[in-house]
Amino acid sequence: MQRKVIIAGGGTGGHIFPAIAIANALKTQAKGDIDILFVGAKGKMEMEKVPQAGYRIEGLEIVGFNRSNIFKNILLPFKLIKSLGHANRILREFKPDVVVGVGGFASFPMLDRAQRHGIPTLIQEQNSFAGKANKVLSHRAARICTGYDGMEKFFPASKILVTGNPVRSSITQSHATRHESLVHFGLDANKKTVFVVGGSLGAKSINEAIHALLASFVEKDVQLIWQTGKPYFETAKAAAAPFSSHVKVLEFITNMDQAYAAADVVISRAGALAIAELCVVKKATVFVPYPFAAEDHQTSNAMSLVNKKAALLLKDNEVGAQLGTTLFSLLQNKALIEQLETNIASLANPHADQTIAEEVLKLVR
Ligand SMILES: CC(=O)N[C@H]1[C@@H](OP(=O)(O)OP(=O)(O)OC[C@H]2O[C@@H](n3ccc(=O)[nH]c3=O)[C@H](O)[C@@H]2O)O[C@H](CO)[C@@H](O)[C@@H]1O
Repeated sequence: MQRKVIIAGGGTGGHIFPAIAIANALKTQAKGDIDILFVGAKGKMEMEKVPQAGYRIEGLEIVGFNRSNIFKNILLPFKLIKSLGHANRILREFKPDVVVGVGGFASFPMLDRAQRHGIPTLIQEQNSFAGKANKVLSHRAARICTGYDGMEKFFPASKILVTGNPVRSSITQSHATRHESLVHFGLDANKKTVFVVGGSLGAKSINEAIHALLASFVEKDVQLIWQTGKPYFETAKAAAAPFSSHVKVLEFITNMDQAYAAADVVISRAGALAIAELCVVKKATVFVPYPFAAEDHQTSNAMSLVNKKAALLLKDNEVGAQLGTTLFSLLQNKALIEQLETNIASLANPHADQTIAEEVLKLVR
């Protein structure tokens, strides 16, 4: 009998790409005999990225709580009620055996309704600090697969399985070489290269710090692959034009495996998936956690590596003044790069997608 699974959530790449990794692993394990429906939030990134990965998606009309402008939350209760109704309709029509929540807007209404209808739910929590919605949902969830250990602080201990975060197979099974990837980006295969990535949406403070350092990259003969996110892309492109021999600017990178393969050193936000991927690809990294993520969870994510000497960290408010020194001295320090590479590699969980898929299939009655 064909199994039916809903995967709900999204909002940013850090929720969408683990969801796609789980879906792909489910398809492999069920040998194609599975029907998967994604549920996301209308207007968010998943409505584009999920169909690109070959899956169907339904969009709920749901928005997140706006922390910066409290008055923008007036419509929130109405949208929540509407999305709960929509979630009920999806359950009635699709009749899933299991509902998986990956966090982000659509996850809460979909899992809440599934739990009320007695449908088993599995939560995949990416961060080392649990969000409020997942804490509420955890009491009635059947299983909680976590990216980090120590999550008993937030969830019922008996339901937790520490799996690590599921990384897309295009990264875990990549054959991209450094040489071929540098050529792909139009760069010189003999020069040191830095990859800067500000998470799926880009990072303002990192972009501004890099912008100020552009001439230094040429001076030091170091190449740069600069992922800017949408808002900063045009500014960055114009600023980098005089340095185009050394600097490549991209708004969003689809083949992340090539960007990782090209890099000697990475500068990155500390989103949970960026971290999981950097462990798999074994890169010496300077993390700049986004300080306004809920409960400052990016700092907590990054510190779990820094404490194991597996990465360096710069605070967001230090990045403008210190990024240049930290980066260019790291590039000169071969021993430190090797130590960071060895230590970060030991934290990789390249089979998390398969382990989570097994857990999902166990819940099918
Ligand atoms: C601001 C904020 O609250 N961000 C959260 C969001 O981040 P965000 O979505 O930015 O973070 P992650 O770093 O976890 O994931 C980014 C994902 O997008 C992919 N990618 C990124 C850039 C690009 O050009 N191309 C590309 O494919 C990466 O390979 C990765 O798979 O979700 C994460 C997982 O819950 C959280 O840890 C982050 O704190």
